[in-house]
Amino acid sequence: MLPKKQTLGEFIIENQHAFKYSSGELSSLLNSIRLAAKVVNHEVNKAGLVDIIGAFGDTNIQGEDQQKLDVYANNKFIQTLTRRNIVCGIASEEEDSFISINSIDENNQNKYVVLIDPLDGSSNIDVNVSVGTIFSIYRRVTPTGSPVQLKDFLQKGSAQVAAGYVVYGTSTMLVYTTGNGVNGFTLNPAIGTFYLSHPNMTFPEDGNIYSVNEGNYLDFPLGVKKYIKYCQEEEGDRPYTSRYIGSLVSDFHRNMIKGGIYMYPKGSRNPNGKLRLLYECNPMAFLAEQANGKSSDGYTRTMDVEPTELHQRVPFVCGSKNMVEKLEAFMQEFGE
Ligand SMILES: O=P(O)(O)OC[C@H]1O[C@](O)(COP(=O)(O)O)[C@@H](O)[C@@H]1O
Repeated sequence: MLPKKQTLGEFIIENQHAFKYSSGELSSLLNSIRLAAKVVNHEVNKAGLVDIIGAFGDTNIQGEDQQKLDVYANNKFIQTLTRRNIVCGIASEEEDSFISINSIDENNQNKYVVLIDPLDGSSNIDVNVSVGTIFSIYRRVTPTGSPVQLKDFLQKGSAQVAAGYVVYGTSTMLVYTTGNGVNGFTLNPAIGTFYLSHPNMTFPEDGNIYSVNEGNYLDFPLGVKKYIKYCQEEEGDRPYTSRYIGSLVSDFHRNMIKGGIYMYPKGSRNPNGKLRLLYECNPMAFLAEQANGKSSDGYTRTMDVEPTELHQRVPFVCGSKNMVEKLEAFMQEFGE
């Protein structure tokens, strides 16, 4: 007996009236991301059985060793979006520069550009720990029909029209927002359909989970060190619990459901932090704010940061509002 839950396809159509701009195009785009997610999910689930584990043997522009699954996921998302002729440009964490679809189809009249982190949590691929895909969608700022330009991608996070992630975990979920709240859909692998399982997801204002790679502790700004000590003190509802999966999507997802804070501060090894503003921080910040959470670099709202480069990194804090504000207060008081 099929569950009476709404499918993702139905939900996208039913809610397209709420989109700020024309709807059909964005609906088709979200549906294509849904399709690519299912294709990638299929490979992720049998990663140990097919030759898709381990290094690909190449490095990306960030100087990181690309994993085979990074490259596979990157190709699948780009192919799916390009073949369906629904975007005018794509930027990916795994691609040196952006892809202008007009260079492939000069009559391309599409209005949206997509930025993706095709496989987030790469260090967890080989050890069967949950990984994810992150996407962010903007309306282009240059004239429709002309080749996209860098400025179509270097937009502040506050200009996003949609953002989301796929988490390939104990179950596969697609979670997204178009600026009208956050909804989560679980894939029924038996029939390959996403169903609405988590409507109106919100961050509890407070939580008791903190997620940070404490291996870098000595490197952290003093404000962050003081906040981590605060989390560990025996007082009131503290100490909080330390949970760090090492996949942003999975740590974010858990913290959104249970209440918590994720931090990737800057440090001597990552003077600007590790996470990419355009592919990781802005989409997660949009989701966080739409789910009553908060996100910043410790001082400035993530979505107010002016992007200057395609692959720029920023310090990133995200999660339950009161926890992020507490950390920001420590940053104000103790600084770097
Ligand atoms: O291993 P570290 O330095 O703690 O970094 C882990 C963080 O880096 C990430 O893996 C991002 O990098 P990738 O997109 O290359 O996987 C996040 O998902 C995760 O939170």
